[in-house]
Amino acid sequence: MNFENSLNNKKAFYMYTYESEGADFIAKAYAPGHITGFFQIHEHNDPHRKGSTGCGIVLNGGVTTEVKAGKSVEKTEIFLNGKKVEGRTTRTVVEMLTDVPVKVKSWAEIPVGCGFGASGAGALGAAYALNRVLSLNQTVKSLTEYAHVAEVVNRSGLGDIAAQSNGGVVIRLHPGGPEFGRIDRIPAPEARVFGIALGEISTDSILTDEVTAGKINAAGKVAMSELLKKPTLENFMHQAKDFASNTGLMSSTAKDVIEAAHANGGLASQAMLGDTVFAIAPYAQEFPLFEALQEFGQVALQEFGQVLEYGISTCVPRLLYD
Ligand SMILES: Nc1ncnc2c1ncn2[C@@H]1O[C@H](COP(=O)(O)OP(=O)(O)OP(=O)(O)O)[C@@H](O)[C@H]1O
Ligand SMILES: CC(C)(CO)[C@@H](O)C(=O)[O-]
Repeated sequence: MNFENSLNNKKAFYMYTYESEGADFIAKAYAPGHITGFFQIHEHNDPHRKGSTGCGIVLNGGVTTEVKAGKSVEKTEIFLNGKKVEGRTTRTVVEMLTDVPVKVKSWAEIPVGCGFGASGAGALGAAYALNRVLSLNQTVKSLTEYAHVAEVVNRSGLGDIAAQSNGGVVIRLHPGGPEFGRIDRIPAPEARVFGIALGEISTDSILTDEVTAGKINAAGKVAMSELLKKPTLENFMHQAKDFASNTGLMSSTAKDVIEAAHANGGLASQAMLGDTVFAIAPYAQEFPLFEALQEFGQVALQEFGQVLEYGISTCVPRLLYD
């Protein structure tokens, strides 16, 4: 067999597997995590206008999401960190964008259900990857709007998408998706953002509890007005801490961790909505703060190690190499 014949045979072989197993199309996208420090709930019948105002930090850790479509995919399935999940928010994104069955797989480098905006990051990643795989011809603004609507209707978040789609330390001035929402940013220096995830809080259950929602709105309003008088990273942390105490959402362990962080030169508060403490410190105080947080290592969720460490990210969601 000469070289040309052998090449033709190979082509025939590849064609055969392509035809018989079906062609699958895959795309992957990444979206950052986000910690809300304080917020106010803005109800609206129109999910495009519903959302939150408030302030939070976009992280350099997030969620990678792969979408696969093709002959081998017969029904829509969603996986998170290797396990099949209901994934309501991601599923809503898929259902709004297509009837084609897809396999969505997300891998989170942030804890889930702990106030790091994992559901929002997954929804954004799914929207970007789905658009690429199925050539849906949507723009970034439109994909972001879909992710926002999916979060809001499933009550897995209100303002995470607005922050995650912009990057930085985001002040959400007007609620809603990109169509109606308005943001600004705190001009913040580079800083490590430490976290201790102590436990999960279901965002859905807090948002549907009227008494808690009332406390959130009262405390969120004060925090925003105080932040805008002095929009610095340090003042954000102070306002977040007052907000967390005034809403009564803080667990006693979280309180202890926050006090220890403050005693060691840091500024700390609770990540909304999770039983999670996040903390920052001036550069020279970062190590003492880290050591103080490590003391609480045993009570932290172990999945990601004891003290989580991220940076503030100004990056926005993006498609990864095909
Ligand atoms: N990337 C993802 N893909 C699919 N399902 C996800 C993803 N991230 C979170 N979920 C699901 O969302 C639920 C947790 O949502 P919840 O809104 O309470 O937490 P979160 O989004 O991680 O953090 P936050 O408190 O900041 O909203 C869980 O049921 C989890 O399985
Ligand atoms: C509701 C929320 C605290 C959940 O993470 C967040 O989406 C926000 O700040 O709107």
